[in-house]
Amino acid sequence: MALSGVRVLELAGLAPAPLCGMILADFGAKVVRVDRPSRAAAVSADGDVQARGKRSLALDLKRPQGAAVLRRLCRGADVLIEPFRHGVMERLGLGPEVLLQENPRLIYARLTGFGQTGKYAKSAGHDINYLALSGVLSKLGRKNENPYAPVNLLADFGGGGVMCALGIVITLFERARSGRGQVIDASMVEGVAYLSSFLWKSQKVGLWNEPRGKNLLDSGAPFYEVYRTSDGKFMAVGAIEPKFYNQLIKGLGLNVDELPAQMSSFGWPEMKKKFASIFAQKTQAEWCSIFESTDACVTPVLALEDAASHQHNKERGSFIKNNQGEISPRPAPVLSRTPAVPSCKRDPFIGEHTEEILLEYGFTKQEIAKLCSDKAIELKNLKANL
Ligand SMILES: C[C@H](CCC[C@H](C)C(=O)SCCNC(=O)CCNC(=O)[C@H](O)C(C)(C)COP(=O)(O)OP(=O)(O)OC[C@H]1O[C@@H](n2cnc3c(N)ncnc32)[C@H](O)[C@@H]1OP(=O)(O)O)[C@H]1CC[C@H]2[C@@H]3[C@H](O)C[C@@H]4C[C@H](O)CC[C@]4(C)[C@H]3C[C@H](O)[C@]12C
Repeated sequence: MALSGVRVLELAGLAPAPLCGMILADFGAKVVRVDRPSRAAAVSADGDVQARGKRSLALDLKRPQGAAVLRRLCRGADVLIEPFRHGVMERLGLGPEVLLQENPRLIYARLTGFGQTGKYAKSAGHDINYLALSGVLSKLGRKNENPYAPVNLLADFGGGGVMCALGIVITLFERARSGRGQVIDASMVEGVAYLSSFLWKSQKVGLWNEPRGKNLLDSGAPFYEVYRTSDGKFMAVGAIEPKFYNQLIKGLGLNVDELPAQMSSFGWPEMKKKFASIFAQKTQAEWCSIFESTDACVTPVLALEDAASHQHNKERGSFIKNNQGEISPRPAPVLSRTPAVPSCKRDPFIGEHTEEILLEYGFTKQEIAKLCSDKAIELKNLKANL
């Protein structure tokens, strides 16, 4: 796989960092998730539902022996992903200055909400806070309603985990030339803002002149909207270009000549009411048969389980099942020659691979036994879990 041989240490964190680690693991990296020993875990890795392809090492970084183990592991690693607030690693004696001094090739990825500097650098926060501070949240939501955050997808994952993975791959590519690592300051505020550059760049073309929920792409336009069907399901309509819009109108049984001009926003509220009343007259399946194989840009709004079994997605194998029968999306994008091969194994228990990993990184059995007695590490007794 494309990232085979890349050794990653992911310090256990919430949502964004685990996705970053999972992406790297899916494309072949050997990812070790460094968990707090289960006895010390506040937010334990049980919340890491993105652990595919990872192994778990339970290490108490607050103990000097534990911090020393991480320093030694970093001397043999390519990437460190750290998901804590600014200053935490420095307090542990594990800041970039220390680790890059000992391994100048290390990619030290710091995935935070607000970045390593600035007024909020040491503040707690979650996706919605980062989305709000980026300006993007102000653009999300329907007319006369409060802005709303689409789950925690945009800042945590789009502007966080994925953007950090991009930074890691870019710096690994650069290191191939320079031979040197560097620090990645991945702020989710900036990541989601960057992801939303279109919003900024399209200001001058008048796409966002109206208040939230009254513009072309934010539920203002009737031809870019979701409509309920007679069976309580929904159809998504994205017929923007006139050639597609005309096919939408035809499928709805309307005459385009009897309607206001498509781009005349004054007529949009009435048009939306008309479309809604028409969509409400048939079931989702009936609308699918009307619009399937047309370019009207009309598709069913599928529940997760239906998406996995939808013919198009099945034909492509867009969703995969692991050994536990859990369904999830396959890694993207699909690479023609070195595709991702996601693990089918169950997620690791905390500390399940502690001994295996330490031996792999050159620790002796005696050293491991001492670390265990010092409570710096935790060996997972699998029997205790069965
Ligand atoms: C699924 C829920 C989360 C959804 C995503 C949510 C919407 C987000 O937006 S996540 C993104 C959060 N932000 C960031 O990641 C940005 C960077 N990080 C931070 O800003 C902070 O880490 C923080 C704000 C997220 C948390 O602050 P906190 O003070 O807790 O931590 P830090 O300041 O970073 O310091 C870390 C301290 O920990 C020490 N540490 C770290 N590693 C080790 C180690 N190996 N050994 C020893 N010590 C270690 C470190 O030294 C620091 O110590 P100091 O502070 O003293 O310096 C999930 C949200 C809540 C989850 C549920 C909850 O946790 C309860 C259950 C827990 C159970 O185990 C599993 C089920 C839960 C119900 C759990 C389920 C889900 O996971 C959640 C709902």
